[in-house]
Amino acid sequence: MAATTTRPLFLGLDLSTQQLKGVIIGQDSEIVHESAVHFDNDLPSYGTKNGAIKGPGEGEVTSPVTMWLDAVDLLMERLKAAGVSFSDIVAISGAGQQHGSVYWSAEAERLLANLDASRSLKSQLSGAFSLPRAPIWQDSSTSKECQELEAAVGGAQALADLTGSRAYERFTGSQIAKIRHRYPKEYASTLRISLVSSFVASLFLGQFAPIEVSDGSGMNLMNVLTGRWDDKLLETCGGSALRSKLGPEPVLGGANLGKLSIWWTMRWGFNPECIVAPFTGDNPATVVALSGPGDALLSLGTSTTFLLSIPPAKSAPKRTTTSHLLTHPITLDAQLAMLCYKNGALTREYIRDEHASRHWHIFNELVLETPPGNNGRFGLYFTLPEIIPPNVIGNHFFETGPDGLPVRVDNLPENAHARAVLESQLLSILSRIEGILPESSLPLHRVLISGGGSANDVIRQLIADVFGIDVYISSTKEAAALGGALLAKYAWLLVDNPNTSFEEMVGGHLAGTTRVATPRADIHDLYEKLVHVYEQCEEIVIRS
Ligand SMILES: Nc1ncnc2c1ncn2[C@@H]1O[C@H](COP(=O)(O)OP(=O)(O)O)[C@@H](O)[C@H]1O
Ligand SMILES: O=C(CO)[C@@H](O)[C@H](O)COP(=O)(O)O
Repeated sequence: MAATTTRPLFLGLDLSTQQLKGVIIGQDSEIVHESAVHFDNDLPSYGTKNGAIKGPGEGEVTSPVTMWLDAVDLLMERLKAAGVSFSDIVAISGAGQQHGSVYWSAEAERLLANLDASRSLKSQLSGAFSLPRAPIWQDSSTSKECQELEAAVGGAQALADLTGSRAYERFTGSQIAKIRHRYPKEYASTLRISLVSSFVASLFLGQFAPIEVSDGSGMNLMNVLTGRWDDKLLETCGGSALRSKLGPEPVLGGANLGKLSIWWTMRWGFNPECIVAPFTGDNPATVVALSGPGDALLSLGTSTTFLLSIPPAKSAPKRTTTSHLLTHPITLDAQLAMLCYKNGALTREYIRDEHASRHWHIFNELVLETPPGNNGRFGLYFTLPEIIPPNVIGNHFFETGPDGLPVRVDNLPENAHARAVLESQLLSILSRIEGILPESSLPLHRVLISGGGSANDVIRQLIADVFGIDVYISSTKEAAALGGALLAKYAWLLVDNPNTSFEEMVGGHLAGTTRVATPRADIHDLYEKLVHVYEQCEEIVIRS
């Protein structure tokens, strides 16, 4: 029997790049509370910039694991101060930034199981990690390991057929291979490797949580069609020890992993019957929260990701040079197609800071004072080595010549950069949508947007104009945490009603979205034409 109270609540967390967010929903899936901890601002002693630390090695990007523990402690304090009734929370789930990995020490199991209610997580778990910093999705230091992984299975396409993606530097398999070779002592002493998602779930369970199947498909270690670890890939990345370090086979979202550890009841007053469901990746959780059939999703968090929920493929798509196929978090009978860009919010912020006096409202004014198409000017900005196209870096400027072809120029006029960064980011996605839409699918009819950038109404209108479809938002921009709360509710319902489907549970919930922008046909036509010029700019950048 699932825990009941007169007013059951469901907690969803999202440990993303820059913040830990918490969303609490009630029985009708209505949001009753939201809180967040911002890593740079709230926990400055860790010295992160935008939630992460670059270096010391070329391309390395990590986050301190104890900072995340501190963030969980602080989020609980904030929820308590806001009057949240912890005893009414009957299920917890959530999401994490994808691909990042946490390395637990041999001490971890004992420490997790014996938490003292008079002390914080951070003060007790500092010794639970064999590596103090977790490599995160912005890391691009594993090109060598990626080549080795692809070679081991017969090439990039063979790896994509098996796992849904060719080898990517940020995917966990190559990250594990790097740790194994560069830090052999630490690797040998690692008892368990968690993803960011299963790391947070482990804190709630008081024991290691299994990896969830959708987040597992961002590792290059799992068969994307069966949802099971692949022995050859495990052996290549982590040797014979990796299977036990990863724990059991990945589990589907909505499973009941067990009750919350007693520490949560003793320290915070949680319901002792509260259950914990698997945490998934932040992008799959966003899909769970927002989209129905025919919807596209654009997450404007730190990364920019474009997602489609698609029917199951019997084999992985052939065009996997830049896109990913992920396992669906709730069922093996559907999958997600995803494009992910590293130069998202932080690159827009860089333009805001360089050319718009560090203010979004000035950035927006600049966009509005320049015409759609930017007078034939293009700016492609890669402050971090990009994922799409792979590993390009730097700023690249173009003007359209009289023959309609782009010509490189040294710079753009000062007022052209704000529009240029938005148009190039969105045209890059537009140029790839057809490639990830399954052949038989209907045209997209709307795009739901989430994440920090989705609050910007100028960005919303540009998305509508470039994609040529209506733009919607949900009741929260924290869609991944909402998805976590819905996954918690689903797991709770399944305990007593094992035949309930997720769609039955959400019912009219997806109707709680609001249209915020409609495309202007003449402007969309212009972008349809410009996409080819954009593609040529991209080609020139890749060649250079
Ligand atoms: N008004 C705005 N216009 C454009 N971008 C914004 C605005 N407000 C916040 N952002 C962007 O949102 C980003 C953070 O988004 P968020 O979804 O919280 O990221 P994450 O989930 O990766 O931690 C910031 O880096 C900032 O660039
Ligand atoms: O690498 C990916 C997806 O493959 C990123 O989307 C991460 O999942 C980070 O998410 P945000 O913090 O930007 O939401």
